[in-house]
Amino acid sequence: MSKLLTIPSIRDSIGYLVEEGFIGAGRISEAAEMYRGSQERNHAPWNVGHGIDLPTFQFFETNPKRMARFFGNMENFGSQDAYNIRHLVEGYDWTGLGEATVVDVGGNTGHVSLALSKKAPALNFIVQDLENVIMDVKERAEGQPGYERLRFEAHDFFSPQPVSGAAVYLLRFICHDYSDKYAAKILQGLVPAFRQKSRILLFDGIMPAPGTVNNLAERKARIMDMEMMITYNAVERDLEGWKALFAKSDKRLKLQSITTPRGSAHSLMELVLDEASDT
Ligand SMILES: C[S@@+](CC[C@H](N)C(=O)[O-])C[C@H]1O[C@@H](n2cnc3c(N)ncnc32)[C@H](O)[C@@H]1O
Repeated sequence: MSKLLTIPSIRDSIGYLVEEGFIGAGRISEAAEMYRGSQERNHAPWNVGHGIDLPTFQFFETNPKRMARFFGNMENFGSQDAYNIRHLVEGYDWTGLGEATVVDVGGNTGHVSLALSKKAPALNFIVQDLENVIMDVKERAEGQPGYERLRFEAHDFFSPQPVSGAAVYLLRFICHDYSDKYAAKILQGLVPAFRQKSRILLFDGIMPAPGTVNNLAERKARIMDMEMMITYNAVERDLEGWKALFAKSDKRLKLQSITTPRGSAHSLMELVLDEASDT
């Protein structure tokens, strides 16, 4: 164990789990009583445990060390096969998009876009994230090989999408961090930017019905669900939950396809705008 702790991303994961998650985990009942039925981002057990009134990500933005630890945790997560980005790279016909733009919404360091750009050299990528994240990432990416086709842009995904007409608005590991109220805001911000052939690609977990997958996969999915509830007052959705979110966001959003790459904890959900259903 002490050897593992010398690996920075593992140290970050353990620190994140113990010092962020565990402190909220002991306050679940209290939060449920205080904020019964609330969808607010700052009504999580994490807020009660830490005595912090800001939503978790907003707090991390003011605290670079804890933000960096969260990112290290994400990096460690990605090293598990079920969360490896190869599932996304290989799970969609990226080259079939031709010369087009992909907007990586909440794209963090751009690591997903970077992997996709190697697979589909004709695509251009715009990686959006919070201002502080983008400032830091830009500095580190400058001059690094492979980053030429990535443009970094500060954008708050709760406001309208500034890039219109992209072929793909990609959201990997984003909507599960939010209750329906806020996840719908994110999707609603994207729809006005749609042009012909635009689509949203969500890469997120679809909660399996109890007993329908092997024990390990089920345990992982339910732990993730608990983590979303404790730290973000959010939820892992089953298919019905996702469909309800899409309908709440915009009646014209049509779930065109769902793909679950073999061995992946995430599924790819492709959403297009069905103008015919504008009621
Ligand atoms: C769970 S991480 C996912 C990162 C990336 N998509 C991936 O798959 O590795 C969530 C990301 O959303 C970003 N984020 C949080 N709130 C945001 C906001 N309001 N606008 C834009 N990005 C935000 C975080 O900084 C973080 O990079």
